[in-house]
Amino acid sequence: MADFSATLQVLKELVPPALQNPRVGIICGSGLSGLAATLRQTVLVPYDRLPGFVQSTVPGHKSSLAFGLMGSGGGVPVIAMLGRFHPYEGHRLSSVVFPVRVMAKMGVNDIIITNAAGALNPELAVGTIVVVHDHIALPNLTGMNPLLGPQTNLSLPRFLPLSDAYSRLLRKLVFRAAHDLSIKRDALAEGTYAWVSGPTYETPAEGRFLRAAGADVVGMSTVPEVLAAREEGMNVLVLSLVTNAVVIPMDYRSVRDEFEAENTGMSATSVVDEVVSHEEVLALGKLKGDLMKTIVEKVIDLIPSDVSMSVQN
Ligand SMILES: O=P(O)(O)O[C@@H]1C[C@H](O)[C@@H](CO)O1
Ligand code: HPA
Repeated sequence: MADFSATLQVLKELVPPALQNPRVGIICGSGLSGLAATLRQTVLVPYDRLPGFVQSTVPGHKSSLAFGLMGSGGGVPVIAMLGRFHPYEGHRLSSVVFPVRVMAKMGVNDIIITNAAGALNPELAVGTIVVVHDHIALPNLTGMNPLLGPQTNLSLPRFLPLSDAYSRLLRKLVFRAAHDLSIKRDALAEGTYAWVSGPTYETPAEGRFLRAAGADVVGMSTVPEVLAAREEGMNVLVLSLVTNAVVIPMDYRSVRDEFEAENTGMSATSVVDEVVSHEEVLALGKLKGDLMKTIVEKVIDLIPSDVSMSVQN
């Protein structure tokens, strides 16, 4: 069983008392650590100072916790992970979710999890922010579930329902925030996130398969954090930034046809296979990071403090 006391003790020593009881937790996705720029009275704690924390090895992910105040007025105390851990980096699932459990132990009730994701739904333009309302997690269904194993806390449920995993109230607040900020309607959408282990991007057939299963976006993170947060009793909001379209040509582009047309002297349209890259993902994060930041800040402003103190959905 993980020992949180050493981690909490270090945080007690490094974080000023006014920031030691964060109300909201944030996890910054690929290229989205700029969220921390909106914090006031920021205190950064590098992961290598914290027992139980591993290191983020992915470009676009820093390795620090940020404590600070966010939002208008006096501000809401928040804790933000600038850089997350992914199973594909070689981290155990228990390490991936360790920071979420630390957040819970510090008193966080509401967690906002962001990620970069590829669009499976052709109606989702690159740059759209998807308010996630459900997920499909093939790794969970086949034995890669962070809640597998002995119960870490007997006061938490053994069999966790997930039909209400994504807080209705927090999701609705995103649309209120966008309305109040006059953000144009098609900047936001709702959808289902498919979790894959990565680090490979999807083949066209895998993309078609996930789309046929009902997923709108696909990514390599988030779901383990959602499960741990729900097990800890937190309200969960997930925002996916669409950084690329998953390449899923619905029509098979025959190379035999192409070859035969070329061979008989007929003109053939040679198709160049499209590929996605992490550089593309990070570039989009840079481009749309401000929109994500603005929405998150406004949502935090709108979370009623009395609601945040008690579990709702
Ligand atoms: O940490 P997130 O889910 O935001 O990062 C996505 C998934 C992979 O880590 C990476 C692939 O480009 O971006
Ligand atoms: N697939 C999986 N994960 C991702 C993608 C993608 O296309 N884009 C960003 N993260």
